Amino acid sequence: MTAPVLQPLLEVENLAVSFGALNVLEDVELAVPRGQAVGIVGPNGAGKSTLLSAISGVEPVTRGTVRLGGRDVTRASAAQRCRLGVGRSFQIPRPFGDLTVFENVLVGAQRGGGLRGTHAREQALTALETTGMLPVANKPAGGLPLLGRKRLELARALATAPELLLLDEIAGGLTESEADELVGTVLSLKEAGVTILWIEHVVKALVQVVDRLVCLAYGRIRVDGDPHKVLASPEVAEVYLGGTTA
Ligand SMILES: Nc1ncnc2c1ncn2[C@@H]1O[C@H](COP(=O)(O)OP(=O)(O)OP(=O)(O)O)[C@@H](O)[C@H]1O
Repeated sequence: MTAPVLQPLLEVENLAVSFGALNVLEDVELAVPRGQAVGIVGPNGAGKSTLLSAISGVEPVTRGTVRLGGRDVTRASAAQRCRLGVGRSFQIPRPFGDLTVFENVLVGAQRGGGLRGTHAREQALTALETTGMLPVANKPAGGLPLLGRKRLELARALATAPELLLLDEIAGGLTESEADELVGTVLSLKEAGVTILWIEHVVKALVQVVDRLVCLAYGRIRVDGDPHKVLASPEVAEVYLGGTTA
């Protein structure tokens, strides 16, 4: 008897995204099994954030397919995908500065996650607890330092109760100990079974979490596999021209 083949949570097939004449992504193929954490590295402008946008429904695709749990969501809106379990943090956190930290996360639970009443409040509080933001829940979001803004961005994504969490450079600009704190949080999410796709230039943070690393350059996936083997590969050295990986 053959073992059943598990359907990956995320499947990206033959994906292309163009902005006018600029082909940002071409022929991208990526399958992420449930519970796996996958890192994405690549030089500036490689198309990494655009890939997350195509998966989360923020950018329409020019060609190709995005499937979630076997369901074709290529034409689904970002809101629909969010309700199907896709949560996303953005590279530049833009909280509602006049709202409190709790209110910002509640908006994520209500508008993104489609939750109401007590359920939305409970989900928001859980997200704040997971990200260590409960002590500042009633503070205005506008006054948060960078680590606080990054944690809030993560909490807003978690407030939608994602099965697939897309993270865009959450460690950028932080000190090493601050980045380590965020790594601890992301590890706990992975241990809780959340599937993670994480773009990060801070490779040291990434390799503490991911099971697999993908290097994207010039809109195509160049290498995909064991993180340490990928980082040591000639393709990655070539992509980063100087031969360094971070
Ligand atoms: N909405 C858009 N309209 C036009 N061009 C865009 C748009 N979004 C991204 N681009 C362009 O697509 C290319 C890829 O951008 P993207 O942000 O995906 O790269 P990235 O790999 O995430 O880069 P970085 O590491 O610097 O964040 C860049 O040349 C960028 O200027």
